[in-house]
Amino acid sequence: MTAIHVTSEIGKLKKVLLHRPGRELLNLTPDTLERLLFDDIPFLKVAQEEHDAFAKILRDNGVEVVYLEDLMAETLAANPGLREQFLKQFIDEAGIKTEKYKKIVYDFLNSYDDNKELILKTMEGINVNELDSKLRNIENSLVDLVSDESNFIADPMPNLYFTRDPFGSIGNGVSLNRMYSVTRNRETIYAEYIFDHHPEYKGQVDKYFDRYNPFHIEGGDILNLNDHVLAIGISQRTQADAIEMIAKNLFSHKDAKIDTILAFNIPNSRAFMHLDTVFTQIDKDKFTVHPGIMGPLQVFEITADPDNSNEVLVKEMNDKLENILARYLGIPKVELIMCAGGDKIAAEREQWNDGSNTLCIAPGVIVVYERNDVTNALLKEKGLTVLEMPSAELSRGRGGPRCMSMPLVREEVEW
Ligand SMILES: NC(=O)NCCC[C@H](N)C(=O)O
Repeated sequence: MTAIHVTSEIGKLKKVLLHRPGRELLNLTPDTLERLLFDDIPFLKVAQEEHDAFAKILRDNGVEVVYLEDLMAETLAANPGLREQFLKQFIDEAGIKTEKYKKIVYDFLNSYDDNKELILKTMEGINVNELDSKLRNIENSLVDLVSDESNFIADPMPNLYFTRDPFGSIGNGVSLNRMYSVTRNRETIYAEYIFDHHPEYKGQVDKYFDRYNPFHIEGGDILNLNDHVLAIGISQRTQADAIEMIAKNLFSHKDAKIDTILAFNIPNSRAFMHLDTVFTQIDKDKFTVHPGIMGPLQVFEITADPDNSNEVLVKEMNDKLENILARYLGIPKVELIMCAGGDKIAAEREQWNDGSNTLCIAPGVIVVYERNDVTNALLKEKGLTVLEMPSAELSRGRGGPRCMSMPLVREEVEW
């Protein structure tokens, strides 16, 4: 079996990457919410219970669940020399500038013997008070003290439980993303180390995009329609330039099968931050859609330029969304199911709480937030198997079941 294998949004899910929300959520404060991309402070205990219920639904349905923190701890355990390199990179990317503070933080982190505890600490963030005893003997550094907006010498990474975004599985490879925001860009360091050094992934995973590229792209915008067509959102989080760049990389890669990208230009807003907040596939011929994107949506086809491998051909599709999808999926007809049936207020409310953000674990079988009862009732009426998970606290981070999961292996779909 290949380490990564994802050629659709709906093939039976065999293996998925999650992150159980941890103490990083305790380090959210009203003043940091906006910068750290949260709308409220979740109650950690309940968020963890909800997340465990999500993992249980997946396991009960035959999915192997692996956790980011475990893969990263295994990566360090398998490569004893890597701890130093990782810690130095983590410290640099946390924005710690002076040699003096770098050394203090390095020693503080390196004092964790247990690799998993160390990784969880890097995720949680480091408050300057935790270093107090070590700081007592040195002068404070003006540079680090004035450049810090909070008491954190390393900010927490509260968005880590949205494992969908730092990288995206595509066929047997990944897009290792450069993220839109400073706070989320730090998250991709874990995927970088896992793909480069974890015994199961090292040398097994092609990279079609790299976190050091100049343009930003996030996994919530990347949808595998089939083994040769991707849909990618042009959104608040993903730039058109990044899509052209990944298109050229995919089209010229000897092992990648992708020959067409459909770029979906969606409105740039907080509510619609990624394509998967407004549009997910739930069966071979069915998608959930937020009605709010239907008017402004533009779809572009991107293919290789046969005359120039440094360029791509871009064509706007002037057709109804359902016709475009049916054509590229090679099926007679596609049904779009509107969030909350299209009722304006209910659709806006439920989309805000990720009513369109479903995780499909087999054709016609989806995991959803139970709070979106109008949309869920409609999906059941349409014949879908709807597996509901609790969501009072997790939803405060503005992401749903698709955002909280990164498929590593799916079975092929018989079209
Ligand atoms: N794919 C997704 O839509 N992920 C949700 C990300 C939510 C997170 N608070 C963010 O703003 O990035």
